[in-house]
Amino acid sequence: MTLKKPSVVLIDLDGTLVDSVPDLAWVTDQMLDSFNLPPRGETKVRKWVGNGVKSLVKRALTDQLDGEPEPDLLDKAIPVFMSLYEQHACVESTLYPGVKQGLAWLKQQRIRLGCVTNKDARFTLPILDKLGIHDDFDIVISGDTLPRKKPDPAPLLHGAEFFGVTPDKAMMIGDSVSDVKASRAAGFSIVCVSYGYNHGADIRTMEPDAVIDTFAELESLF
Ligand SMILES: O=C(O)COP(=O)(O)O
Ligand SMILES: [Mg+2]
Repeated sequence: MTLKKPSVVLIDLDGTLVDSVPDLAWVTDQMLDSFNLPPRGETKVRKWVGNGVKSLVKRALTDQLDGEPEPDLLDKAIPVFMSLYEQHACVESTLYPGVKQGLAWLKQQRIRLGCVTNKDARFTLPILDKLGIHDDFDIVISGDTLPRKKPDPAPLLHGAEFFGVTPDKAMMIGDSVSDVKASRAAGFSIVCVSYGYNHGADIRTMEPDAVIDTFAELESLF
């Protein structure tokens, strides 16, 4: 399948650029342990990532995707998670295979790049730095940059405005239903990676414009 070449590409972080689950699962289980709750492990955490820290902590405390913990417990657990994750945001996290190559190719095509994640800036920036890809992005829009996160289109529209392009010239690359919904609502095209998190469901069911198995495949898309 070929797509119209965009002027701007905004790229999701967790499950798209970075396999962040090993660190998120470690932090989640340490946080649970401090409240005498049992560990949930990587397989469950992999299904719970993608809607920001508050959602992940709620899911971990209740052991359910749409669980609502006691408000008091949640209020105590969030700062514990934050402080653990601040110290342990990028110990085992890695770039997915092909990411470096794909970013280099996009830049060679003179496409401007931004990163759009639901992760708070205090975690996003050190991870991008440590993995050596911060300088590839002209703008980083984190989960707390604006009042609303993905699936709201606001972060994507903010990115398009920053680059001075209309949404029809912009593309998002992501891994989850939130990325597809935000892109559709913003009028961006959307390419998804097949290997990401997406709460354990196949992203093809959301009918993105294209699905790639690695960033190296971007070269054959447009
Ligand atoms: O859930 C998060 O904290 C971030 O997830 P995202 O990078 O896939 O938007
Ligand atoms: Mg993601």
